[in-house]
Amino acid sequence: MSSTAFQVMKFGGSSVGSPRRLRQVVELIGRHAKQGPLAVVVSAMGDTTDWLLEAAALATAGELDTALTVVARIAHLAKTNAAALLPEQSAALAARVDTLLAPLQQLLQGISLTRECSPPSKERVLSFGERVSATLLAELLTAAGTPATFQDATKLLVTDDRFGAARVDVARTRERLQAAVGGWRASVPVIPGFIAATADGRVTTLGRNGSDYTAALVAQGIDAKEVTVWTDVLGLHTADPDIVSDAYPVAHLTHAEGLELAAVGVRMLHPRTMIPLIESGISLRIRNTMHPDHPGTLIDAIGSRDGQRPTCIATREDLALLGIEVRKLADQFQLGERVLAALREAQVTVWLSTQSANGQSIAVVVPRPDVARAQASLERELSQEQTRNEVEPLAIRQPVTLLTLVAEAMGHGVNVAGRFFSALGAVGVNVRASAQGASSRSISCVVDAADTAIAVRTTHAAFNLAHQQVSLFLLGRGTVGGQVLAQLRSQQALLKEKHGIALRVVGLADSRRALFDPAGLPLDGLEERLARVEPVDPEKRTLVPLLDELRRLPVPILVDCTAASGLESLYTAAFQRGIHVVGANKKPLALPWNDREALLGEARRHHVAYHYETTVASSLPVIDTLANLVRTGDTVRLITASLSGSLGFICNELAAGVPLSAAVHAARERGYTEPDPREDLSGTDVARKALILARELGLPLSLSDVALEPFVPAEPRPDTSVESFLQGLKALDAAYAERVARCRQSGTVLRYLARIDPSKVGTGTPVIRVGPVPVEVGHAAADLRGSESFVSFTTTRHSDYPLTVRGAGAGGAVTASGVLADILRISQTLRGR
Ligand SMILES: NC(=O)C1=CN([C@@H]2O[C@H](COP(=O)(O)OP(=O)(O)OC[C@H]3O[C@@H](n4cnc5c(N)ncnc54)[C@H](O)[C@@H]3O)[C@@H](O)[C@H]2O)C=CC1
Ligand SMILES: N[C@@H](CC=O)C(=O)O
Repeated sequence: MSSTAFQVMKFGGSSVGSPRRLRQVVELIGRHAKQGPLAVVVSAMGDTTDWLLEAAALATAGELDTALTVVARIAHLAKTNAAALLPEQSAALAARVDTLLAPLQQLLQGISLTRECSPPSKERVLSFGERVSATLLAELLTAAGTPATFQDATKLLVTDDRFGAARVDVARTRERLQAAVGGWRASVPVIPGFIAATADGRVTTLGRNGSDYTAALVAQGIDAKEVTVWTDVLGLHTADPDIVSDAYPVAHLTHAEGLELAAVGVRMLHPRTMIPLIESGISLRIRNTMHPDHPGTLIDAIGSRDGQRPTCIATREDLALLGIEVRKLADQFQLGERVLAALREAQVTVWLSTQSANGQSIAVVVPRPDVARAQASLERELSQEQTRNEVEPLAIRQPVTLLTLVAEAMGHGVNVAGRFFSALGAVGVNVRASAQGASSRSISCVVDAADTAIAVRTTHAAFNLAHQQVSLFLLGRGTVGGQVLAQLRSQQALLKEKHGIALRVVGLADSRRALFDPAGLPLDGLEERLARVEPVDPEKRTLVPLLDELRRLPVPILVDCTAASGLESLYTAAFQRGIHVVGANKKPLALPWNDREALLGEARRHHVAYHYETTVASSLPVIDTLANLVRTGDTVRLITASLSGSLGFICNELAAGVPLSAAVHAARERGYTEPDPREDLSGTDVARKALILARELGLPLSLSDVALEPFVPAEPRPDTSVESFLQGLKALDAAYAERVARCRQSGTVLRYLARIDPSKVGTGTPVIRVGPVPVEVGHAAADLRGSESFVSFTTTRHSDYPLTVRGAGAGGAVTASGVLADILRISQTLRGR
């Protein structure tokens, strides 16, 4: 192609709809016109076409005055836009607009008199929008130093006279364009899009995406090298960005991919536009007027050479799925041919048809507004068979969505269909029908309309994202939950970049409020946002409907950072929905043995994970270590442990001379205690932890089996508030100071320890004991610092030197890191699968 071949640039209504955008367009055209010959196609400004339709309808209803106010609105927009760019010529521009619109007013008067708007009249009404915008743009360009001339599209593009659905006479259009193009090099031609005319000059329009089609026809007619469609997005995206926040612009596509995408519903492209370009080998670019330096999307004969090229996901919505099945032998029936012929005859568009292998049944997807017509035509066609009871009643499912994946040579990849359907299946989307074209370029399926967003997001993630998405519903925003959010904020980007895991918080709840957004909640200010939610009575609320939403998201995980009782029923509901659970909450694991077994059994039955590493000694790897000992066949003979970070800290503070009440206060301040510190002081929290460990050994014990001596007699009581209990602690300060002094004198340190001795099973002696113990120097617990915990496993293999785990055993930050580790464990396991 010659180096002086034309470029064709098309600007849509939004690009010329405001002074700011119009100015950008004028600058952009001026810059490109300097680089080589350029032809411009322009749509009507903003919503002008809709307003013209409104004016026509009003005139037809005899409401001429109101119709003329609509014309005045159109005139005002055009005048304001033009005057903003060329204020010194505003009067002349306004007069120009009035002159251009005067015939429209006459036309509307005529329509109003006859109360009839014939198709040719309607086409004429509609043509005024583009006429005005093209005329003004040519004048603005010229005034800005880029000589430009309005070119009348009705003299260039020739169509037949099917008003409303005119077909272009490509050969005659080309003849006229070839004759005209010679004069276009000195002055940029500005051509109204969307409009054309019959050979004898009656105005016609080109329908939806008409201006893009004009640009393609002009490009073909003048042998242009490229068409650029300027719009307000950065190019054609991998999916609708309104649905998929991770969707991104595709750099390069083949013509065939573009055509396929146009055919399956991508609004930016239309098959009519693609065909002239494909026939003439002209490339198409989609670019953003507001980011003129961004390359956008290029669609040409070559396409991307990248083997890892993205896959585009397109949807066509508001459809119905019709299913027809015969009870006769298929070869006597020719069901498919007859159904498709009947629908063609009834002028019903069939977006997808798929027949069973034996031809016994066919499913077709048609626009929902056409269902009644389709049904009538099929019933007519099959009436005799219906009378003979040879056909099942027509099955109609609506509304449905056609979801299509498009990528060049997709069929050459292994397991594309498998990945497609298993991604949908994993989030519970039911595929109602499917088809893979012979082109191997696309695969389509039909899903219920309600499943559209989840289906698009899921397939987009399965095919386009290098990272795995994980959807978190976090319960609790206190010491631990708050730190989980903080750590997500700081780690999210790194986890995605370095480890390919995108952790998204889709839900956050506290005891009285909940927020949920399947698209993900922005983490900044999330707690404040939750605090603004209207609180509800905890007794009356249920989070189960949110689990129904969660289950439909990639890798759904319920994260329990509460100390609430009774959440086992929510866990069960989660497991039943295929949702994994990560819990820092010990209470569901301290239920009576049979209930705990039932809970874990439910998780196993539904093949989901339940991780709770932080329930014992925060993020220390205690449960995992124990599980590995058991799994590998070792026998645990004894577990001794200091399991309470808060009691460990309090003992250290007491030893340093701090009064008990102040030590408890400090432990609470540092986030070591339970929400109700009496749970720690009474030893109940340690008893729960010891029970969790004993049960990991398979011991069917319950909390009542634990021999418990409290650190402070302090059972939580509903009639005493935490605050008044803490106040009352002062009365114990002296006694505890004395107790610690006695220990010091005897060379011991006070600790609160747990001991699990499986050899005691069946002996009548408690297997689990928890209580305060003065330990001698040299004991593993003697030199614990701050909130440190330790757990020591004496086993058959670790008999001389027990396997010991030691480190910080409480605190929001360490616990949150353990919660995150459990979450990552789930996502990594699933990834490797
Ligand atoms: N703080 C620590 O060092 C450690 C705490 N844990 C466990 O983590 C859990 C949370 O502890 P903290 O964060 O310290 O407690 P916290 O009192 O600071 O926070 C609890 C949060 O749970 C919310 N909540 C209560 N009931 C709820 C419900 N039914 N649904 C949704 N949210 C509810 C509360 O509104 C609050 O936001 C407890 O089970 C605790 O045993 C585990 C290891 C260490
Ligand atoms: N309150 C606990 C922390 C959570 O398990 C402790 O003090 O160890």
